[in-house]
Amino acid sequence: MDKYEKVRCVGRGAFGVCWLCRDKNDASKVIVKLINTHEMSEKDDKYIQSEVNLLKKVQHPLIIGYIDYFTIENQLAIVMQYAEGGTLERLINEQRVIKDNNMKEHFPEKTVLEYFTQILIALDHMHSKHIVHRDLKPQNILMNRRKTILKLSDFGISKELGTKSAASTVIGTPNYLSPEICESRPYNQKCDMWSLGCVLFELLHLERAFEGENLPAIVMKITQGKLKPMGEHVSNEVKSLVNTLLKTNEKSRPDVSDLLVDPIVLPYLISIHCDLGRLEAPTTDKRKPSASLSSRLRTYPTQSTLRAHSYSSITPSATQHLTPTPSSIESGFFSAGRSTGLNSRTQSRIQVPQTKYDQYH
Ligand SMILES: Nc1ncnc2c1ncn2[C@@H]1O[C@H](COP(=O)(O)OP(=O)(O)OP(=O)(O)O)[C@@H](O)[C@H]1O
Repeated sequence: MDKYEKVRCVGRGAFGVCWLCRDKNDASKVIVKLINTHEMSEKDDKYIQSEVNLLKKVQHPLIIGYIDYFTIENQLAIVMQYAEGGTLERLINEQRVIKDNNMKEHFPEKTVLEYFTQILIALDHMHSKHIVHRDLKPQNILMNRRKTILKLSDFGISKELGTKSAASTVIGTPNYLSPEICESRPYNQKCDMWSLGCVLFELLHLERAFEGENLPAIVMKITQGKLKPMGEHVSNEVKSLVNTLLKTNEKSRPDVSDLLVDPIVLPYLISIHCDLGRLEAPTTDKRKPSASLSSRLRTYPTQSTLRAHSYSSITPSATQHLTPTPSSIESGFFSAGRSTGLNSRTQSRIQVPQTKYDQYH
């Protein structure tokens, strides 16, 4: 811990305490998650080790980066990127308060779709590495200070699928669990698509898709696919996106590659891609955005600037110019969409949101 100076405790989870720390070398802020290993079983120990190994492999601008880990006085310290904006759960709660006071309504659909697309891109990266998150929920989605960039976090219960297409351990937080996990059936990446559907529903409605008095009641609703009715403010296209993600039969659910070329998602994807250029995964020890990346990591309206965007159409030829390139595929940005390509119907419908972009922090 010599390298880091504790600033304040930012939260506690099932396994440990998260401290905001300052790196004594360069004064950069990091999160140090301290996990007590004193009474930890061998099984738990292995579990944490696998978490660390997973984090090592995941390097992406939309995923909380792992920096270092070490042990200190019966504690395992995991050093990771700091997300100043807190969790998506907090943002939703704040918006809900605003709504309840009748001061402001739901997030604009465009904002929701922009957030949704960022999560999709991060999942694409994970799924392309055969990693399933399994615990995707607003508490595990962190944000930059301006609430413009989302970063998936907490791979604590994620598991690398390796060559197997499904795993069979039942874990996760009930409200976002997929039916196959609830029913202890084998599952694969499609369980993240279900959770993504739950997150999308919650962003649209500021309430959870599946709720109940107790665990069995929640599980019953999930396995029966008893989704709350969607609001009038949600467009039919987005309603059908939610419905397709929340198909109880996982085989009927789309995977990331299907959605990355969906006409609803594509404009946002292109907008992100245009702005970022080629995504760069951090390659140095310091898992914070590089100067060039941070100057380019700009995106989306924030909660405080929620407003309608103006849209401009771009021509199919311009779109062709923006289709995934080998370099963008390599970067993981379009990896799931590589085999699908764009069709003329999709191209003719593409519109790119014109947004004011902010810097990363
Ligand atoms: N990288 C981070 N940047 C900023 N805040 C963080 C970061 N990681 C965690 N936090 C904060 O610390 C809290 C605890 O995080 P932690 O990952 O330990 O547990 P959790 O995800 O809330 O729960 P569980 O351990 O059950 O999965 C989070 O809710 C979040 O507010």
